[in-house]
Amino acid sequence: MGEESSVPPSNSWADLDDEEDGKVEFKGLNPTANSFNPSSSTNQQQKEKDDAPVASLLSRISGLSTNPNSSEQEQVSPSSPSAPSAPSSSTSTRPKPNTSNPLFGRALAGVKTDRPSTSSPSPASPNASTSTTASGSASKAKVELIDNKEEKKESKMSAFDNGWDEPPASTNGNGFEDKKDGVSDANMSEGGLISNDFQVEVKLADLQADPNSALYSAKTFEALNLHPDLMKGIYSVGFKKPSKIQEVALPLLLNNPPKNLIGQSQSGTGKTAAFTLDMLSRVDPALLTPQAICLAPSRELARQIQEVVDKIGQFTEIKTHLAVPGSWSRNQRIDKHILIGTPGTLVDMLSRGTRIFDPKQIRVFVLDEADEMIALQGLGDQTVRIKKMLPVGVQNVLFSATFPDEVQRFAQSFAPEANKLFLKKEDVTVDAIKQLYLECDGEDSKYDALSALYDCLTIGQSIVFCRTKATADQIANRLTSEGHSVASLHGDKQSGDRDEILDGFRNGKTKVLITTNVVARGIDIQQVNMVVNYDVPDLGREGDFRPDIETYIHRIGRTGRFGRKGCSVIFVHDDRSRDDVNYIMAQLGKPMRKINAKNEADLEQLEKALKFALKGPN
Ligand SMILES: Nc1ncnc2c1ncn2[C@@H]1O[C@H](COP(=O)(O)OP(=O)(O)OP(=O)(O)O)[C@@H](O)[C@H]1O
Repeated sequence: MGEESSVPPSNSWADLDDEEDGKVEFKGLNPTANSFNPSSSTNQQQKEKDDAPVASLLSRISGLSTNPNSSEQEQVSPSSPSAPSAPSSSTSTRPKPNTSNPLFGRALAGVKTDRPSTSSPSPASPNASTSTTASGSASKAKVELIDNKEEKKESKMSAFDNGWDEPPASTNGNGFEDKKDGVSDANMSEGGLISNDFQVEVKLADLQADPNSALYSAKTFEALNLHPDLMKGIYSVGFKKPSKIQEVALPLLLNNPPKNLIGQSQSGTGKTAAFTLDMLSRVDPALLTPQAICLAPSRELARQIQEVVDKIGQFTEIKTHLAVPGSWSRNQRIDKHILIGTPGTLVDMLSRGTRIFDPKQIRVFVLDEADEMIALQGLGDQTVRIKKMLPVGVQNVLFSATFPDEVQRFAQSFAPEANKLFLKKEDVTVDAIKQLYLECDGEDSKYDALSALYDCLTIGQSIVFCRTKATADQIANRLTSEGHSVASLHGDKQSGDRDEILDGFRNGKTKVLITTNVVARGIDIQQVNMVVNYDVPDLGREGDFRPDIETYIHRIGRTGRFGRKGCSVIFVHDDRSRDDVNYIMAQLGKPMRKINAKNEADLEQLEKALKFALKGPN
């Protein structure tokens, strides 16, 4: 405690490199990383088409809804959580969410309907607190819940030309607003993308430190004093300036002595590059052994992270090893600097003592999708086992777009005395992702609706999320037998096939991916402009099948990446799923617009919206 305020974010190679005979001696990407001394740390006592003819769409989708009232809805105030539902006609065996549960009520009470606009960082309150908000303007959240009583109301899709039910804010024709909700041109990032319009609450571990200090914000990559070879890497991937989370997280991550960090930022805002630059700055290339471990919940995400680290580090001597099933032969010694993988494989490696690598050499331990990686059920046990084998002074770095309250608490004991960057609840989802729900008459008509939407799905690229592997396969097989081109991906596929399927989708060979939660998190494919929640994500038996808000946020976050627009559609087919969608809306404080599959105007708007999204920033 106390050291950050007096230690400037020295960082790196500039101070370290000794130029001798015109030669730069490469000792490591961060000076103090080389003098790493685990026992010196005080913070470690404890221990992620084109024009699709709407007419044909309509003809294929017609007959979808047999409910005479299905195109209608009633507006219910979010402050009426217990708005009466019609008696459930659902045949689902899942228990209904308990809307009288205090959690439900609390969430609704927490929904903000009006937030003050703050287009610049809030001023420091001298000596008062080390918690502050880093920039962003507020958006208004108005939630119209779906009413199972189905009282009549006109369809709400608008006739604005961009399909987003909002007047185009700019006349520049690029599909991105110049000004909206107080966001000024100054907030536009280069290339015309919408800037990250959200607030990050910064809580520094050092209670005396001033989070508004310039030391804790880097408006340029140059200001970070990164090694020139890393700067070359950053430029080569086309990054011009740090994103909001990078701006705030990087100075904290690179500061010395290393401090733990728990960082939350919306999907698609650049968390990967933040921890990548930290790892690349802290390993010593001369030491041929793993010095940083990055864990992710899926092989697909681990592969993607490895690609990012390799690209940004391409001008350095630093090498990476992918630690996922099939990428390592037993007893093979690892002499690469950074290990990126899934927990099972890491546990396997570490269970062989120091024969594979010496865990005591690890300086940085990164958990991407950290809330999932430390969750009590699932991967948490393995992650904790790995952490216990690492040296006391390791820098723990936890990133995710979501940190539910209970996981936040555990995260703080996992990464003690961490600097923390948290989002306000209403800022967790990306505003540029338009959230819709589609009324279907029953479980069976969901497939008909999806099939009818196929042309829309292929305007750009789409991911369809299902609850089970079996559903994903069934849908994919049916669509394929009807002549549509889709791929399915889930955990029962062979590793090699999984890699091939995702690569095919990534390079645009496949336009529609039918999948499970295996790619719900982290996967970054910028062309994805539509996400379909064929099934409402739920918490499974252990969670009483309640809607899984975090998974919903991550699923829809596969679109609308880094300022792009996107669209998500969730299928609603019975009272239960209507309740679930109401719950999601209430929790997120964000409205979802209804699409009536039988309403031509709605479908036209959806199509327009998707085409508009596809135009991208240009
Ligand atoms: N500073 C930057 N300038 C331009 N593009 C960037 C910058 N930082 C990241 N990106 C791009 O933004 C996209 C999203 O980044 P990334 O995958 O790291 O998001 P994320 O925050 O980890 O999302 P998720 O929560 O879904 O995992 C990537 O395509 C990445 O290349």
